[in-house]
Parts: sequence; C-alpha cells; structure tokens
Amino acid sequence: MTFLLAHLGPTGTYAESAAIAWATHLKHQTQEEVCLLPCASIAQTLRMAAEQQVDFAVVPVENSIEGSVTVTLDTLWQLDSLRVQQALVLPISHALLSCAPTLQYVQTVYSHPQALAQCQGWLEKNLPTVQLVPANSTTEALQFLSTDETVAAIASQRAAELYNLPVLVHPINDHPDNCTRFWVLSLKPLSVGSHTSLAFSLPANVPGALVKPLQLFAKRGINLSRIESRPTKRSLGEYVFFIDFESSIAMDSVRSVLEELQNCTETLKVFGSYNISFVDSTKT
Ligand SMILES: O=C(O)C(=O)C[C@]1(C(=O)O)C=C[C@@H](O)C=C1
Repeated sequence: MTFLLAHLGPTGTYAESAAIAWATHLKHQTQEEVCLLPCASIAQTLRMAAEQQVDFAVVPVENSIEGSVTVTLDTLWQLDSLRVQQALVLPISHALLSCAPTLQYVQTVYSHPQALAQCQGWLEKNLPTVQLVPANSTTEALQFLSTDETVAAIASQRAAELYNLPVLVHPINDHPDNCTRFWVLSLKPLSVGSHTSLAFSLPANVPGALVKPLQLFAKRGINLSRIESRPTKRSLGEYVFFIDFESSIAMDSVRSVLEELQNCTETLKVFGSYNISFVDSTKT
C-alpha cells in the first residue's frame, strides 16, 4: 500500500517541508510507502483529501506573525468532512532569492501573500519602491528568476537549493521566531489528542449570543488557545467562530461542553482532537 499526501506546491514550499515531516512519521509508524502530491492551491489540497483522491492533506492554518490562513479555515468550514489528525509547527525563515547581482537591480518581488506580509518591514526598509506580486505559493514564481535579473522571490533556503537559485539576503522575516502551524487532515474519524479545534455559527445576532458558548469553556476550566471569526458569507455582520482549546475530546468536561454547545449554536463542526509536534526544519 502507498499513502498519498497532498500539499501546496510546486516542490520546495514550506507546506512540502511539513508534508515530508508527516511522511517520515507515517513511514516509520506503518512501514508503508508515502507519495507526496503537490497541488496548485490550499483549497485544492483540501479538496483532494475530501474527494478521497489522497489519504492526507497538509495545510498551513496559522502563522505567528500574520495569524490565520483564512482560506484553510473557510474551506474546512465548507467541506465539513475532514478531521485534523496532527498539528505540526514549522520554523519559517525566509530568504530573498534572485539572480540580480545586488538589491538595486530588483524591481519585482513575488511570493505567497503570507510570506510577503511576514517580511513587510524588511521590504519597506530595503526595497521600498519594488512591485510586490502575490503568488499561490512561495515557489510558484521561481521559474521566472533565472531569465530575469530584475525579479526576486521570497522563499526558503531549501527552495533555493532545489531550484539552484542564488540567495541574495537571508533571513528577511520581520521576527526571528517566525513559525507556522500546519494541520494534517484526512477523512478518518475523530482521533484523540491534547488539543481540540471546532467552529460554530450563532442562531441569532443578539447581545450575549457569543458569551453563552464561551462561558461553557470557562465554567469547566478549559483554556482556549485561539479564537478567530470569519464571515459566514451569507450576510454582512454574520460570523463563524473558530476555536482551539487545550483539552482532549476524550475528557468528560469536553464532552459536556460539546453537548451543551449544541443548544446555543446554530451549526457546530468539530474539526478534530490532535497532538502538536515541532518540526526540526533542518531535517526536511
Ligand atoms: O507558500 C508556501 O511555501 C506555503 O507553504 C504556504 C505558507 C502559508 O500559506 O502560510 C506556509 C508557510 C509560510 O507561512 C508562508 C506560506
């Protein structure tokens, strides 16, 4: 048997590094082969798993500088079938890749919007007049670099090695402890781990509507580690709330909260209960 694992491509993305870490773990645990499948977008990566074309999808969910990866949250809410099996935290250290002899030659910088945002301060200080062009991933634009000395891209040092491209400056992220949390998702049923993630919409936009669900966690001493709101896209001012908390779904207190949440939410979706591991980026 061979496990198929989808991630954002082309090869050399941070998502691929996270996928390699999960593939290594999976191989070790099952002794089976694992094959990586690069996808054109994060939404497509998730759909591949939801449509059973792959066994796992590895997608970014949150960055320590820029916050949530909203396309991941929105797509998961829509798909409704994928469960988080594991969280992986990857250190992110961006480099400026270019064939330009010096920074003065650079006129255009490509990258994923998350990467551009994570280097915003550095770009303003060192390349204030360049055009910033968002791409589907940090590696999508690397193909243009070898033929145009005015072009640069923000990607990893690993990507520079894979594509045999020069690193002009490294590191360029605004905060040295930059890291991104990835989720490994599959159609497998809910598992049990140290953290749990869910999302809900509210039955009515009235005073106290959000307090009720939040009080259920507080009452049982369950610590929330993230709360994020996203528009329902049905009407202006209506939101879906994404919540992560530091407790396992196997605990009685969590089971009670989930039961009671049914009474004060409109739609409730539990994404999973999973453990978090930290990836050593030098090994991916
Ligand atoms: O473009 C990539 O290399 C990705 O893996 C995507 C992504 C993201 O969406 O957050 C992953 C990690 C970094 O935060 C920058 C970009």
